[in-house]
Amino acid sequence: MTNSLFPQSIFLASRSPRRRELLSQIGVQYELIDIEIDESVRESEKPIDYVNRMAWEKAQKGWQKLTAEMPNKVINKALLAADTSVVLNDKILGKPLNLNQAIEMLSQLAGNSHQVMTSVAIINKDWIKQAASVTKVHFGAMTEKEILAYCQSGEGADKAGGYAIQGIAAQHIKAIEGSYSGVVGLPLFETGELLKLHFGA
Ligand SMILES: Cc1cn([C@H]2C[C@H](O)[C@@H](COP(=O)(O)OP(=O)(O)OP(=O)(O)O)O2)c(=O)[nH]c1=O
Repeated sequence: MTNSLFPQSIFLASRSPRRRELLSQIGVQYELIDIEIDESVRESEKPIDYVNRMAWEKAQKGWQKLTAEMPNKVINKALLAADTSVVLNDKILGKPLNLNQAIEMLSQLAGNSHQVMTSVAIINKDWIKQAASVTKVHFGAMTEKEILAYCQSGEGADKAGGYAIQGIAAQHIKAIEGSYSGVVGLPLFETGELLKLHFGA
């Protein structure tokens, strides 16, 4: 379904299949652009500053690539990028690199509350703007058996914090306060607001 508020396609600088699905959900047509950035956290950088910087850098890098490769095509276009971090007690939990890390992460999240921060940035020829969404996620208590079973499913392997609310992990999530789409990787309210600014809708 297309959204008449957003009549032209945008560029999406993301390898995340979740972000593609979420953008399609609100009827935005997109073309993909592949970029690579250094995702290391700076010393004493706050999690919210980190996600904002990452989304900003992804957007800028994507725009640089577009303008270098196809200068005529970008005139009236916008490019969107986003970044998601799972934050427990002010500490960023990245993507688990192996089963042990996944178990360690989920053991910290189980029976606890944490935040999911997602920043979305949109850039066009005139401006770059961004918005962040912070959602509190409450996990129910989990037995060792449940933690192992979940981690062995492999579902959380490429996800911040090692879980996917849109998947099996939902079984262990008691409540959230904030944006569901933000937890999955693209807060659709904030995204819509930024897209309206670009399209003058
Ligand atoms: C917490 C959580 C994260 N995630 C995903 C969203 C993001 O894809 C990923 C966080 O990693 P990101 O580094 O934000 O994104 P990415 O590397 O997957 O994609 P790209 O940078 O190319 O846009 O975790 C879920 O799918 N479900 C969840 O419940």
